[in-house]
Amino acid sequence: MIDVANVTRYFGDFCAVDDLSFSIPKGEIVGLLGPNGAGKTTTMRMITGYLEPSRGAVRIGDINVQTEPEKVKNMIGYLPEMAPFYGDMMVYDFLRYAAAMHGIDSIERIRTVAGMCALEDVMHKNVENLSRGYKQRVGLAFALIHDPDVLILDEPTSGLDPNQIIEVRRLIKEIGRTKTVVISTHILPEVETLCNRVMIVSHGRLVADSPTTELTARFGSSVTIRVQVSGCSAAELEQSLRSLEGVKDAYPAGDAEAGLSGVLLSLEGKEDLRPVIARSVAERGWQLYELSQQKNSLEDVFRGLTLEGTEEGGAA
Ligand SMILES: Nc1ncnc2c1ncn2[C@@H]1O[C@H](COP(=O)(O)OP(=O)(O)OP(=O)(O)O)[C@@H](O)[C@H]1O
Repeated sequence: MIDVANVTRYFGDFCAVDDLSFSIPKGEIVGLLGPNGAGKTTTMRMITGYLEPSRGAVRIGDINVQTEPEKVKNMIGYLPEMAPFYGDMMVYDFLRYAAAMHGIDSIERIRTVAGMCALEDVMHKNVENLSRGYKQRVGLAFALIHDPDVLILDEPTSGLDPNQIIEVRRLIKEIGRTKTVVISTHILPEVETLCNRVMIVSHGRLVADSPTTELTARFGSSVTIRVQVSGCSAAELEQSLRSLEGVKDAYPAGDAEAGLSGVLLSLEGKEDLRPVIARSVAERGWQLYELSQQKNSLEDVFRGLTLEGTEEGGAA
């Protein structure tokens, strides 16, 4: 349904989106994740035809977004991060105007969309007087009014209170049953609850693209154990623990300042290996300073994949 092929976008000399390629079939809800400035909004604007790629092409179905933008506008509903509102219009008038923009002259359609977005109680209020949550629902109604096949939602729950977030997520999930939806967000639990698939962008590049369940199964629920000892080198420690049954991989994690050798072990299963590790260390006559177990969250995966090259990641 959405086909992004080798799309690159420069602003002056700065490359905001760098050779991005992906396809999204009909009926998927995809979470586009990434830190501030990763290129999510730029990507979404190119998908919707509001911004031209410097290179590459975007297709929605059979339509090339760049060469036939008018056709595409009827197929896409777009909720921008900062939705522009005609503040002194009543919600009802605003939706009528939105419908007219797509050549729709049906009160019934306005009623249906108002019902979907739970706007019935505010139809005669001015948009500018609405709460942020209601404004967001008006934005969604605007995006949905022409019953598009594809919905592009840029941070749809940002700035909402917890109750409003639950409501808007419920609505998106409902919509996602029949449409292709791309959501950009910083909120990882949102992706876990809403999306079938996660794409992570960092510095304009795609660094992960996988079904949400796979990503959480592969990383989200994985267990790591951190071990710090004295009395041996980091290499000796790594070698001895790597060979234990149930250990998948080992990474150096010493504390040079404290004079300790350390490793971070990822495990194959969920069996708690701490007693085995403690025995192994003691048998060799090393002194154990730390033996701690932690579950990785999707948040850790996200940080690991996106911090590289930033100040916080220390690799700049
Ligand atoms: N019109 C523009 N002119 C110059 N630079 C731009 C323009 N639009 C975006 N950028 C730059 O491109 C990069 C990507 O911006 P973009 O808004 O796509 O990021 P984002 O992932 O959506 O970030 P956020 O999560 O903060 O919304 C940023 O460094 C931004 O400053």
